[in-house]
Amino acid sequence: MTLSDRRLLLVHAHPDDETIMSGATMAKYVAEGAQVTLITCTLGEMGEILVPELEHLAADRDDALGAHRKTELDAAMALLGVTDHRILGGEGRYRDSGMKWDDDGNATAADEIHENAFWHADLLEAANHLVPIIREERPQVLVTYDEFGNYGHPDHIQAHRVAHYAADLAAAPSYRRDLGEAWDVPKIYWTAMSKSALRQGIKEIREAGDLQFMEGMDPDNLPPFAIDDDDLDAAVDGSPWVDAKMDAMRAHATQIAVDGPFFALSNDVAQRAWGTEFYRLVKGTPAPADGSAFEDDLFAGL
Ligand SMILES: CC(=O)N[C@H]1[C@@H](O[C@@H]2[C@H](O)[C@H](O)[C@@H](O)[C@H](O)[C@H]2O)O[C@H](CO)[C@@H](O)[C@@H]1O
Ligand SMILES: [Zn+2]
Repeated sequence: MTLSDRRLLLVHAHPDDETIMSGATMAKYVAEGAQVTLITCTLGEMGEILVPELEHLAADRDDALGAHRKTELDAAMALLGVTDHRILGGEGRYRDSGMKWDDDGNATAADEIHENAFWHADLLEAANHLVPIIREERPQVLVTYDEFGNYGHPDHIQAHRVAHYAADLAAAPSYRRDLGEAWDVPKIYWTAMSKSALRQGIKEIREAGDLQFMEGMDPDNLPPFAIDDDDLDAAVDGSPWVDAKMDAMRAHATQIAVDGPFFALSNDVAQRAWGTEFYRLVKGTPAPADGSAFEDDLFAGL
């Protein structure tokens, strides 16, 4: 397979997730000539807003944050070189479901959820928006979240379910022939935050001193999205594109604040942004790089 034959499909929940979890990966593969397609399931209408002069856009005021975050997504993708990015079912089809934090520090469903929220989506209907894209683009690699949505956000969990359901349906030759010729995605990965990288980031945050954010997480009590290295399968070194990733994070200005190599969401918890991004292989045959426990390329072995 030549570099330009490679086709990567990513399914994310809100504008900004793609950059946080896979920004350098996307920039790397675009730069190497691969076709990169991003599907974002909602417009992030329920997000908090870090930019004071944009607070009027909030859901409980003008309810215009979704349209604004689409412009942030457009800007971020331009900075990463991603030209094919689509909203699942079209803009406004599935609304950001909102969230709240539970007592264990996990995101969970909000008490009140809009009737058009992605969390209430019919899985088959939502998957049928993705099946023709999979059959049309015929990606060798699909990236989405784990079964917990990485940290429990209902839209992330739903994106995981829709992505896997659609991949299964797209592979069935007799399923909905009107949605295109069947395509069985050879490799599927879940995005992952490396526990060791998170710990190294906290060390650097503490050494950096007076950041504009709170100090980072507790290295001895990391959140559930920190994955043991033994459970990681791929480490994609996107270091040459980390500056583009940081610029793309800045483009998501209502959601992400950036200070040097560090960033924070509206919870003000500092995190180190890395050029190397980690993944768990959940379908396909692992092909670790020579002498490494990790694949260094999501298309390895194909
Ligand atoms: C990264 C991500 O998935 N962001 C979501 C998330 O935003 C978080 C939420 O507002 C939470 O209350 C804050 O403490 C946290 O800092 C935010 O990252 O949920 C939003 C609402 O569903 C969503 O719009 C945003 O993209
Ligand atoms: Zn999200």
